[in-house]
Amino acid sequence: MLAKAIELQQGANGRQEAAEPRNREVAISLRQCSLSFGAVQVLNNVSLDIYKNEFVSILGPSGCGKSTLLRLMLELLKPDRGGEVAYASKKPSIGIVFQKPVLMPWLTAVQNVELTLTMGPNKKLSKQERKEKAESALQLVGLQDFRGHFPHQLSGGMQQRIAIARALAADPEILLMDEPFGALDEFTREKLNFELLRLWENPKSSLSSIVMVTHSIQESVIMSDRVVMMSPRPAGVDTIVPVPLPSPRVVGMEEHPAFYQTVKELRKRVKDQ
Ligand SMILES: Nc1ncnc2c1ncn2[C@@H]1O[C@H](COP(=O)(O)OP(=O)(O)OP(=O)(O)O)[C@@H](O)[C@H]1O
Repeated sequence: MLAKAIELQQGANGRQEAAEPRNREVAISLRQCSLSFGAVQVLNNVSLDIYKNEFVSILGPSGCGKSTLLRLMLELLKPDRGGEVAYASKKPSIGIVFQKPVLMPWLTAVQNVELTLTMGPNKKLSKQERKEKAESALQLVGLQDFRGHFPHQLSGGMQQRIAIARALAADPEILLMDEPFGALDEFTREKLNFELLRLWENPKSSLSSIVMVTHSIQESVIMSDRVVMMSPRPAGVDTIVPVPLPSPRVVGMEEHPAFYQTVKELRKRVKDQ
């Protein structure tokens, strides 16, 4: 297995990345999580560890419970009795990005980012501190020159960048993304894929783990250290596939034999479900 051959890779951020994260520190741990909405069971006995400093993608059939799984990780939902969601120590700060950016149309780009800093642990910030944090988050996603634009004056890709800036402004350790690029055209999607990876690799970033729900097998492979394939509802973890591509991930890596091999393996799992 290629994954075995690449035991340790030096990431662009200087972090040592194990291809198989067996000895790494867990960021979020789900243990035997089942969840039902009324009579409908959505999740069935899901046990999954998300490690620090890793990028995990979640794939699975439509409606199987991928978003529900993210909501469990966020503690917006509680698992049924017997299940447990645990964090490394105290609950880490978690940012979230949805498929649609959900921006306030009457607020400018920078005001949309500032808004998120009026809540949670950041609500103690002064107005000036909030503004500075929002400005630097916009800079991270390359939109500092559009700080005064309203959402309708920005393209879909730019609006999604603002949503990412908004999630990053609060310096989260964990970023949960629910099909963040699903509504974008292919060019913008690929561009944002790599922009996100560069942000994550930036040593100044607080970001440690990213969990991304996607419907694209290719996107999951190019972005992730591991791909979690869910089974049909009631969903469990069908299989976890490590991605033995070197870091940093760059444009053109789709030509790498390990890319083909991993895509093929995941396609086979989809076919067998
Ligand atoms: N609050 C809720 N109340 C009742 N049922 C719900 C609720 N949230 C989700 N569901 C149901 O749970 C199931 C899983 O939904 P979820 O959105 O997690 O799936 P998904 O895998 O993310 O779907 P998709 O890939 O289509 O986005 C669906 O049948 C959905 O209708």
